[in-house]
Amino acid sequence: MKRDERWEGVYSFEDSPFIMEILTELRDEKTGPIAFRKGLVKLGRYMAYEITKTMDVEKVPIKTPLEETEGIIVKDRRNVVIITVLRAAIPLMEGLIKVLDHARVGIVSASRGKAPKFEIEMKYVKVPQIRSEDTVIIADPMIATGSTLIKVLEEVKKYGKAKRYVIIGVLAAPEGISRIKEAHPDVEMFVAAIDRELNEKGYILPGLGDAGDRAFGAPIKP
Ligand SMILES: O=P(O)(O)OC[C@H]1O[C@H](OP(=O)(O)OP(=O)(O)O)[C@H](O)[C@@H]1O
Ligand SMILES: O=c1cc[nH]c(=O)[nH]1
Ligand SMILES: [Mg+2]
Repeated sequence: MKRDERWEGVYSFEDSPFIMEILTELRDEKTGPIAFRKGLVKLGRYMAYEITKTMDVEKVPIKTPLEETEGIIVKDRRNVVIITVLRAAIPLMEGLIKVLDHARVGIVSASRGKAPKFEIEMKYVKVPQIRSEDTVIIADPMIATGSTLIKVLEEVKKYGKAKRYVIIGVLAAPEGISRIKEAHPDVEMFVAAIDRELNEKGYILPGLGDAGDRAFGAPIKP
């Protein structure tokens, strides 16, 4: 995990060869939906494992079959709310929850309109009560203009004040990170990699394309 010096509280995993190998498969246009979804699940699992290193732990007394000793529990792992941003975060969340298995889960739908407005439509919001000891983890693989996550954070903050707000993503564009940090300076961000820029349609370059479409197929209007 590597802190990016351009922002406070923004980390990438560009120093992790294994995470970079999974990302390489996701970026490859030849990777089909089955492998794409599996890759997102794997990234969710490994990134969640890395993030437990930033969590508070507590010493606990235990008894082995032979004697008394001391162990630890990752206290914060017991107080997690994962917010899944439909659609593309579904496989990422599946991986996250393997490590963060005590998590309560909120689901929000967010659909980004076309350039240049990129209006966000949020139709479905089901979020549990957020408590002061909670780490809220917002899962969304792609952070492009940042508009989706700015809106999701605004919404989620209505459900109570958390100990930490953490975004977990696969790719982010510098523009999106700057906009999110400006609107929500209290948020921490962990992404596999920070890419170069956005194109005129708001896609991340070099990117991996449309994450929702690659995982689930392109939707049509009937
Ligand atoms: O940072 P932004 O510019 O707001 O863009 C990022 C959003 O775009 C994608 O969702 P999309 O609207 O394509 O929905 P989908 O997951 O259903 O494909 C992606 O999953 C993010 O939620
Ligand atoms: O590159 C991008 C930008 C937004 N959403 C995606 O799925 N991909
Ligand atoms: Mg999409």
